[in-house]
Amino acid sequence: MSDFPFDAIGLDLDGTLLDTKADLAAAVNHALAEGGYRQVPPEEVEGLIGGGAKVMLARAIEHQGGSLEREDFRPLYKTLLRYYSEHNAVHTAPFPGVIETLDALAAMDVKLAVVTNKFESFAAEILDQLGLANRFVTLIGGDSLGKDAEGNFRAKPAADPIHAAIERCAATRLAFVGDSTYDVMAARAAQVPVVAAGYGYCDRPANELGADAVIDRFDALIPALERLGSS
Ligand SMILES: O=C(O)COP(=O)(O)O
Ligand SMILES: [Mg+2]
Repeated sequence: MSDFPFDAIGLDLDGTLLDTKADLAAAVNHALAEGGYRQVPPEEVEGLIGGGAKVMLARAIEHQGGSLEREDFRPLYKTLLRYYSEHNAVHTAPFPGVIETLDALAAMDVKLAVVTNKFESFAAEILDQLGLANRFVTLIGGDSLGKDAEGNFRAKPAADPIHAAIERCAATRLAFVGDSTYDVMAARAAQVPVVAAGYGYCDRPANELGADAVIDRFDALIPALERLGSS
């Protein structure tokens, strides 16, 4: 029996497990071009990721003072989704240290759950294309749990997807790792320890996200969780 302090880990996808920035940038720029908007360089797209594709496009348009009228926005959003569905694993790859660390966690019988704000179908397809899908007990996407009474997806920053991960992993002690404010808020709302992926697409400096620990490479995750579990 391993003395690792957690029996399950919830993992964010974009900016934590996978470097998806280049493919997301291509998709958002494809939609921006159709709407006559300025292209956004990949370094800037980083700051738009974390709330799902719709939020990413809305932020890109807002940053250039564009209109968010529903009738203008909708076709561009559809263009983005169509483009991304066809080009979602062109440049996308795991961050350094991800495969080795997932192997080490699996060897300790730690259950792994992906909790992303991406649509479940996109996330599933990317994991499948990269040969990673079978490493996870479950995948909870931004649309997996349906909508709340106000019509918002039950996605991060809400606690719901973390609660679902705990349930689906039958976890007694789950920790979460993610790269954005939404990840930390969701983990806090679900009252689970949270590690910030400082190498990811953090929407503010990683040490200001409010996480319990910050890692600058994914392979620092296991020692960080060991320290957290013993504190
Ligand atoms: O695609 C996004 O904006 C968010 O995805 P993530 O929750 O996996 O970071
Ligand atoms: Mg992320």
